[in-house]
Amino acid sequence: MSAYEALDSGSGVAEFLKYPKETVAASLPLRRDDGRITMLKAWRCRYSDLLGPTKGGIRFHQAVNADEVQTLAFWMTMKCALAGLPFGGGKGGVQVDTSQLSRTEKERLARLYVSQFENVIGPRRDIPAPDVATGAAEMAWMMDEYSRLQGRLMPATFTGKPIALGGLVGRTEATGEGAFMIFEYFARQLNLTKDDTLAVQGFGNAARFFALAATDAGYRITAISDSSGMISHEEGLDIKAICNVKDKGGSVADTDQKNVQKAVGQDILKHPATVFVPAALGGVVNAGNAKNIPCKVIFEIANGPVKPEADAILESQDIHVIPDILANAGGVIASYIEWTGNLRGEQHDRDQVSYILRDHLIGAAKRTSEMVSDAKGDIRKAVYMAAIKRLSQSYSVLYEI
Ligand SMILES: NC(=O)C1=CN([C@@H]2O[C@H](COP(=O)(O)OP(=O)(O)OC[C@H]3O[C@@H](n4cnc5c(N)ncnc54)[C@H](O)[C@@H]3O)[C@@H](O)[C@H]2O)C=CC1
Ligand SMILES: O=C(O)CCC(=O)C(=O)O
Repeated sequence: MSAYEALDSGSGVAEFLKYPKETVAASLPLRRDDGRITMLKAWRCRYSDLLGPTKGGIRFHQAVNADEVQTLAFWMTMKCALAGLPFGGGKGGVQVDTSQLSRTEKERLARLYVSQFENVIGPRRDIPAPDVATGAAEMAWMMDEYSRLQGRLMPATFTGKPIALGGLVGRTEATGEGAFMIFEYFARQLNLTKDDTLAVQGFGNAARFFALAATDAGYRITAISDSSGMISHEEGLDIKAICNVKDKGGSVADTDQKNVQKAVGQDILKHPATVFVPAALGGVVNAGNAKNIPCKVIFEIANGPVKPEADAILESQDIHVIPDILANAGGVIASYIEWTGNLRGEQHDRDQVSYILRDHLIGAAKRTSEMVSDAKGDIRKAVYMAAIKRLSQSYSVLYEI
């Protein structure tokens, strides 16, 4: 079921959400450390502000393009609606391979992005956050640049900032830890037990905190991959040791755990685990490989890891898919807490953050469960139906006469 088919609920909101509200493209002249200029393509899309200011991360990746940014912004629209947040959906991107940039070049790029898109973003208009290859440092530089351009401190314009600059305790962990809250909710319904194993693709911000939460709760992660390769161990990988390796700039394959098997990254799709957790990039499960994935559940932490044409193949094999806009909503929920705190000049402690995070996530999961029978058991369709229900309410007040 495509998102648009799910959208076609008979309400005018389907037509309204057919195209993004605005997508701004720019070319950024990045000055390199040796004085040369490299031109980089960049975008910011505000897909819909029906429910509030647009919200969504900024991705730095060599393959990002306008279509991908718009699709990601559409998913943010659905995610914020599903999570019950007063936000619309947006997303940004720069086509760049950050492994080729120094720290000072990354800082110049972050500031350049803000100077280019100054009129698009703003605390009541469009509020960016981290995504692939951006994190607290990029948000700090961006917030500082925006504040400089506006002539006053503007912390509520970006979320995912360092705590010392108005960031939220627990935002860094929120996507992964929130994902585990959703995982536990569905584990009960799908009869998963601690004997079931997990394979995690990617070991960045989102994957790391999911893996730590899952292993703390007693699950075994038997395979992990990153952009350099895959490791596996049938008794379970030592996640804390892998975190230490990554913190020193290594890749998962550099772990020194004994009897670990190494393979190329793509092999994670063939690893025999009960649950496959894509937590890196989109489109990794496609019509070509969907029938060979040896799992019972796909738990989508990445945005869009399963291509639409693969959904039907997975369904025909009784593989359950827990969809991205629910599984990874913890990040934007924490961003909402950070944003409200910045607007009001208030701080939240870790317990308050966990409480609000769980409350919104479980609320979204329950709204999904309420739709599952109308969606004939299709959880992806159910999350879209729950999101569209909320969008339709605002749409009908504003536009239906
Ligand atoms: N950071 C956040 O708050 C949120 C992130 N997400 C999504 O989660 C996914 C991961 O995001 P982050 O963890 O923030 O990014 P990140 O940049 O921290 O980590 C990305 C990870 O993916 C790995 N990777 C890249 N190419 C790979 C490949 N071909 N095979 C295996 N691993 C590969 C990298 O080595 C790295 O470990 C993305 O799809 C993002 O949109 C979704 C919601 C919120
Ligand atoms: O925290 C945010 O505002 C958005 C995070 C994000 O980009 C996502 O959920 O995909």
